[in-house]
Amino acid sequence: MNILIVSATKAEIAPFLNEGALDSGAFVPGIPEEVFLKGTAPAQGTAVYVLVTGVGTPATIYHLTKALQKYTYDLVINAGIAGSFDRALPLGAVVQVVSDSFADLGAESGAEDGEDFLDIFRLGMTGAETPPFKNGKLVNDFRHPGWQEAEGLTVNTVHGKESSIEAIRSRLPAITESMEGAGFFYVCMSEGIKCLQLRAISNYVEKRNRENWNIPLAVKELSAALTRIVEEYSSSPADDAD
Ligand SMILES: O=C(O)c1cccc(C(=O)CC[C@H]2O[C@@H](n3cnc4c(=O)[nH]cnc43)[C@H](O)[C@@H]2O)c1
Repeated sequence: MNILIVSATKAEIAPFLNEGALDSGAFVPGIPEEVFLKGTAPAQGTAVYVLVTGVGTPATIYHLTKALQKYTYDLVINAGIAGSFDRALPLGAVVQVVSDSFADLGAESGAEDGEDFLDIFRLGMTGAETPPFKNGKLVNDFRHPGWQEAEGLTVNTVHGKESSIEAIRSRLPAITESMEGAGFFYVCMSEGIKCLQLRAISNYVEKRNRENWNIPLAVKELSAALTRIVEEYSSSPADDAD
């Protein structure tokens, strides 16, 4: 089977990329160098490729769509670090995000009552049940057994102000915040491709203070999770991995 791992930055999955199992330097012609596609020697029929897209939904959607136009994958995994709204989730914890949304796609109504955000569904710009949306969310039907499940949300601007954090929390009940997840799901779900979004918690969503972040721990745990998943698929026959 072919697995594609999609990450915004190389740094987020550096330990995984540096593992001996990966065959470094396999750039695929036609893919710009900053979009790094790397293949393993197939282990018992499983080949792993990595696509580094750049941060944010536009870069993720553009480069993932291009890769899917050229190649076929059986499973696509979005691997990245994320913020958590839930302090019960320890830094370094790895979760599978099972639903996501474009949290800041919409309009302000000007109301001062906390209800001043109108999403694209309330604006009538698209339907809450228009595929790939379900009830206004991007819900992943595929779950990988053994990984804690969490709802996510995706932003263009990372929350760092108490008032905006309170507002988003009252509007959406998400646990994780990323800058790519919904874009990733939008592409995979539109194409009917089996996908997973794995996020390791690097920080809590709070008033911005980079000193409280633990990126090295999140990066280490994320890579360990990727290694485990790849090993699982490599050691089980393709039909059992579905
Ligand atoms: O500075 C570093 O060493 C470093 C190493 C790895 C990754 C980074 C990033 O800045 C990654 C950006 C990436 O992280 C996601 N992220 C992480 N926390 C949050 C958050 O609280 N809210 C939204 N996104 C978050 C995001 O998906 C970015 O693409 C730096």
